[in-house]
Amino acid sequence: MKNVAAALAMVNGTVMLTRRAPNQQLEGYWEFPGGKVEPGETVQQCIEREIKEELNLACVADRVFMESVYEYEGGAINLIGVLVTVSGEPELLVHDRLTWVPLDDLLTFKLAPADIPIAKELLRAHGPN
Ligand SMILES: Nc1nc2c([nH]c(=O)n2[C@@H]2O[C@H](COP(=O)(O)OP(=O)(O)OP(=O)(O)O)[C@@H](O)[C@H]2O)c(=O)[nH]1
Repeated sequence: MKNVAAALAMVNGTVMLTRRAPNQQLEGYWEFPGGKVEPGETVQQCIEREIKEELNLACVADRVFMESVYEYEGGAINLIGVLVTVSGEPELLVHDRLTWVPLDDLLTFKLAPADIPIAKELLRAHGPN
């Protein structure tokens, strides 16, 4: 199974989401940015590298928040949501949009299916209600 690290960056009750561009798998779906964990790399190293590569943001990884296994047609992924702090001005080097979403609105976005359990748990753990 493929391990994929995803950044959970939260600021003032909002969380960063990016949209997968045309030509990518899951085009048009919103996700927590990140990518596959490479051999020899920790999940934290992976997410810091991916956030630099995809958004040119400095990123400091904190702890794993939650993992979500999902069976796509092309195979299963284990999506590992990592709490992070980012700094800088994002540049869209891979995605076609980026937004900071109030947690209350998170489930109204067309999220990649593997992300939905993590979004729900974020809402439960950090939401106002
Ligand atoms: N980055 C990221 N990928 C996700 C999320 N949710 C989800 O199902 N995925 C899936 O996880 C897989 C790996 O993501 P990716 O394509 O960004 O990773 P990558 O750049 O390392 O791999 P690649 O170069 O083979 O495409 C993709 O099939 C993607 O659709 C998510 O929240 N973030």
